[in-house]
Amino acid sequence: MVLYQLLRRHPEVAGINLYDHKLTENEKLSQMVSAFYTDDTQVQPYDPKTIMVDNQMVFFATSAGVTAQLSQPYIQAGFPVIDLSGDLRLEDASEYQRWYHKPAAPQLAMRQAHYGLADFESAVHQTYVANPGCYATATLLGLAPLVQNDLIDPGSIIVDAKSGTSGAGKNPAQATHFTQANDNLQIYKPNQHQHIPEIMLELQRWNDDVAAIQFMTTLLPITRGIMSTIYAKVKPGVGGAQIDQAYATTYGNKPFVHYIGEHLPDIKQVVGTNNCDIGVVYNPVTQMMVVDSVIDNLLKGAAGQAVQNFNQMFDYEETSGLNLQTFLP
Ligand SMILES: NC(=O)C1=CN([C@@H]2O[C@H](COP(=O)(O)OP(=O)(O)OC[C@H]3O[C@@H](n4cnc5c(N)ncnc54)[C@H](OP(=O)(O)O)[C@@H]3O)[C@@H](O)[C@H]2O)C=CC1
Ligand SMILES: CC(=O)N[C@@H](CCC(=O)OP(=O)(O)O)C(=O)O
Repeated sequence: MVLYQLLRRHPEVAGINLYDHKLTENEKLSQMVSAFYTDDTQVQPYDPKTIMVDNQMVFFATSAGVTAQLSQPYIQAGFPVIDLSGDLRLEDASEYQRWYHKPAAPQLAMRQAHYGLADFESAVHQTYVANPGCYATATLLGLAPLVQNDLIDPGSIIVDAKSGTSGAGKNPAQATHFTQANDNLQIYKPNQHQHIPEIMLELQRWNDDVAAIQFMTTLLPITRGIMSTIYAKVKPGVGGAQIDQAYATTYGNKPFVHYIGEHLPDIKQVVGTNNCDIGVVYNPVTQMMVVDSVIDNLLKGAAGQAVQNFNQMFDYEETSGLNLQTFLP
């Protein structure tokens, strides 16, 4: 829904076709999703041949395990795909099975896909883009200047990441039931979160001294937003000014990542936007860094970053269709 809303207003998008795997014949979007009650678009049954004839590219916003099964015809035909799921973010089929507990895509498909962390890995000239996970996006953007510039002890990274309930998707579950989620905080998937391996792959592309991270996830009683709070020990001789300089230089020219120094951002300031706001505090007593990285999980963490990748893929202005405003108050 969020991706469709963005694409409807995208200046370069002339038309959008919607497909649903459960349909056997066309159905009006207005009858399927009440929020689109004035939208006469016909949702069509899923069919890869029709999709490749009627469109110039396809986005998949499907549950884990789906594109692992459905990706082949597109890859074989060289037809452009942006996949919002985790199915092609990893390089190794056995790693996927270990973390997602589902059958993996063919190994070749996993190797061919481009990991689309859009602010660092441009999707220009790519045909199959694996859009990063929401926690992975907030965490990697928070860590990039430290890891790329070798400023921290690579064995000391601790990530305490928190998400609103929309991250859990549309199907109700016990943890996201109102009476359980409201007025509550719930740690989940300790040391088992499926975003750990994609974070590790990217960190090691930047700096192969990073062997592991401590990563925890907590469900917040809010609808949208992620805060990734990151702790790490700085290397001997590295001070606050050097850290500040690394963030300012890395993000100075990136339209969606805002480094705001010691002013630690809150979640609400990015909800509704494709921004990642990052604040950093250094404690000279403990030589520990605290990084606070916030995103809207449905935008920068999913649909917004997918549109950013789409813009790179087709050589459109990077910010096209993404001039969004924070939801206030
Ligand atoms: N929510 C978030 O914060 C984030 C989401 N993502 C990714 O974004 C995408 C959308 O997320 P979200 O809306 O939360 O996910 P949901 O779980 O709410 O929706 C998943 C969709 O996949 C469809 N689907 C399930 N099985 C199949 C199948 N076999 N063939 C085709 N379609 C299928 C479902 O349709 P039906 O219900 O009719 O079966 C449903 O519409 C996913 O790829 C997710 O991994 C990424 C980062 C963050
Ligand atoms: C709150 C919540 O449950 N968040 C989800 C976010 C992951 C997601 O959306 O899916 P991908 O793995 O495709 O990125 C989770 O922690 O599993």
